[in-house]
Amino acid sequence: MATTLCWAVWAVASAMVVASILWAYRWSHPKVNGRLPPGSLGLPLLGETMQFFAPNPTCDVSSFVKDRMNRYGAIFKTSVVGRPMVVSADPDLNHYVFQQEGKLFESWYPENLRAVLLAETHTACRATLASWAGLPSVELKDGLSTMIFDITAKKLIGYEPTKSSENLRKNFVAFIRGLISFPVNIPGTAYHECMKGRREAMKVLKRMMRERMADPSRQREDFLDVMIEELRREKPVLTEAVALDLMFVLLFASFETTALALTLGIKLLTENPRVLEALTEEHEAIVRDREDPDAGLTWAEYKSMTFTYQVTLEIVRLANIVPGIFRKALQDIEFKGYTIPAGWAVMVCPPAVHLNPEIYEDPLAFNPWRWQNKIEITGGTKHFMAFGGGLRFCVGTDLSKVLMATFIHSLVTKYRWRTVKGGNIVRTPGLSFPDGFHIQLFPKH
Ligand code: HEM
Repeated sequence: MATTLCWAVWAVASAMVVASILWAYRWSHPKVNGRLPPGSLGLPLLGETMQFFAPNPTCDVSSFVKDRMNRYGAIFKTSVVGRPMVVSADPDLNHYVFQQEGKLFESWYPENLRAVLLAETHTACRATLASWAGLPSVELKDGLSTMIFDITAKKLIGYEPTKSSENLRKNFVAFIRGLISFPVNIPGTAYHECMKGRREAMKVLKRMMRERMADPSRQREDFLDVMIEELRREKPVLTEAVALDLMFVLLFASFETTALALTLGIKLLTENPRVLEALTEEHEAIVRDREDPDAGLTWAEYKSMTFTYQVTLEIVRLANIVPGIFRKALQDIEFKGYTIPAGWAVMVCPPAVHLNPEIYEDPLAFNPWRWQNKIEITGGTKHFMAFGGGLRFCVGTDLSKVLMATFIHSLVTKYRWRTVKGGNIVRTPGLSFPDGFHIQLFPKH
């Protein structure tokens, strides 16, 4: 009896070992109708996730991407958070990926941006800076994140800055932190917090939408009202669920991105006094030429900020706020002799483009003058994809440029500042400031 039991245990154990070996083999040698790009899929399931998230305390391309580019070239395979993936630092493949998709969103703000948003943004920046002046220290990243969330949440859903808007913002922050994580939904994991953040934020949005739907006398005041008008039509182009998703995407995509870029920008200005001097000169000239120095910014003034525009391009080039742009291959794709199998993820890798010394001389230098006399960028190009490219090009590009320019205008014309502490960056691979960036502001006059 004991011998039979031993045999049975041995047989089950052997079967499990064989199955595991087979599974591991299949993992590292997936079936494909063609030739996969070179690279390693790493350990079963875990893949190369640990290496992908390894912290990088610089603005440079992560060693995850750099090492593999050196070893395999600009197109390589890997596996991250349980998904096989092709990473592309190849301009042609990036371009191809961006061209191959359907349109999802349309720009929603242009007229508004000119007439109202510029003035509102300027007022918000001035008020925020005034509230910071006199404080011994302000943590810039969080301060900017709150300010920008309050501006965009007001435009989108009429949200007034209160304690509860802070909670809503935190739900979005939790959502963003868990965007690239193992889909393990147990308390404590980034994925769990991400899902919870989304659920809670959606609850608020849904409640607001229902309340407004039930009030036919409500006038159009913000973007949510525009959506509701559409939903009330006989044949609406979207459903309630799509409208809610769109509100959610717009809210989450708007504030952390710009806040992070601006924080890095102020740090770069602090470290590069020559740039700060040229920037200050541009903005002081604008104020000098005004009849009333305290008047609000005009659109003509904004459009005259040539050097500021170059500074913002240089900030977003170095910030690489979106370190990977993800897509899923819907069918087998042949490219440059490689096959990207259907169902695999493709990660377009903007830092590898923005920090390529063949495209940008001395790529880690903060040198806004490199953009002098270049034609205005209105979409992604093979060499500049901080805001993506193709049909899904960031709809918030202009808004984020307005936000950066108005904040910089209010900052450099009215204040000087000194670093109190922090300012170190870590990329995992998303940019973060682990100890914040604390500054103290001093009014200039
Ligand atoms: C420095 C600031 C910003 C950066 C670096 C940035 C970057 C990007 C990138 C790279 C994409 C393309 C993602 C993809 O192709 O998968 C994108 C898409 C998007 N961005 Fe931004 N963004 C910024 C600010 C904003 C702002 C202020 C808004 C708010 C209106 C916004 C809203 C969106 C939306 C809704 C999409 C999705 C577009 C689509 O899928 O069609 N972004 N952004």
